[in-house]
Amino acid sequence: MDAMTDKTTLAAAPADTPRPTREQAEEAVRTLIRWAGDDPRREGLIETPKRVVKAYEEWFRGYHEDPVQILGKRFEDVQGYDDMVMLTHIDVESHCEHHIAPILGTACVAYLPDRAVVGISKIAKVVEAFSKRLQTQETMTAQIADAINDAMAPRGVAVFVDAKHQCMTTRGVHHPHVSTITTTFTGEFKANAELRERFMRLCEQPRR
Ligand SMILES: Nc1nc2c(ncn2[C@@H]2O[C@H](COP(=O)(O)OP(=O)(O)OP(=O)(O)O)[C@@H](O)[C@H]2O)c(=O)[nH]1
Ligand SMILES: [Zn+2]
Repeated sequence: MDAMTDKTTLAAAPADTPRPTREQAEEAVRTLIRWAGDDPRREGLIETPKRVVKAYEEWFRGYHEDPVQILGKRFEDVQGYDDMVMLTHIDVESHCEHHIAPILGTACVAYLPDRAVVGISKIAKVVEAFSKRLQTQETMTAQIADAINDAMAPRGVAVFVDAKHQCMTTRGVHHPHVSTITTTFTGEFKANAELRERFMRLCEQPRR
């Protein structure tokens, strides 16, 4: 495994501890139900551990997705196109690593190609590969930029994430309207304020 793959695939589970079995994971859910004050044997909750484990497979599938592979296929036949390629309003559904509470929002991602481009869906898939993990918003934002930068060597990458953290809206400080905005800029986006401002203006475009 090379350094890039190691950094972005985040095979975070310790190699010396085997992955728990599905039955162990379901038992952990039964424990949490008991901790919450209910009876995991009652009819409505009997299948809940199975459902929760299945939901975890979906919410955390990013640990099994490799951004390097996602960005592996390039297209060079684009008439020398070298301006910004930007995707706005990419849905972000993640979970905070502190409370395992949902982080819901959107991302805008742009890059300045150096000859080659990638299929635009791959950018959305890279956002998913990192959002479907236990995250902080800052880490996720930086990882998306790093992956595109390292895999494609573009002239610059810009990532903007605007999200609500349910650990802040439904518990704790209970501020239901607070949004968190994070940005990462590399290359020409970092060096050129005008380019950054153009990116930020396009981020603010209303959703169609
Ligand atoms: N920087 C950052 N903090 C986050 C993110 N998601 C959640 N948090 C914060 O992580 C912090 C964890 O704080 P702790 O004091 O350890 O935990 P806590 O007692 O549950 O904190 P409260 O949420 O303030 O009740 C809280 O301030 C959360 O708001 C994130 O993506 N980035
Ligand atoms: Zn949290």
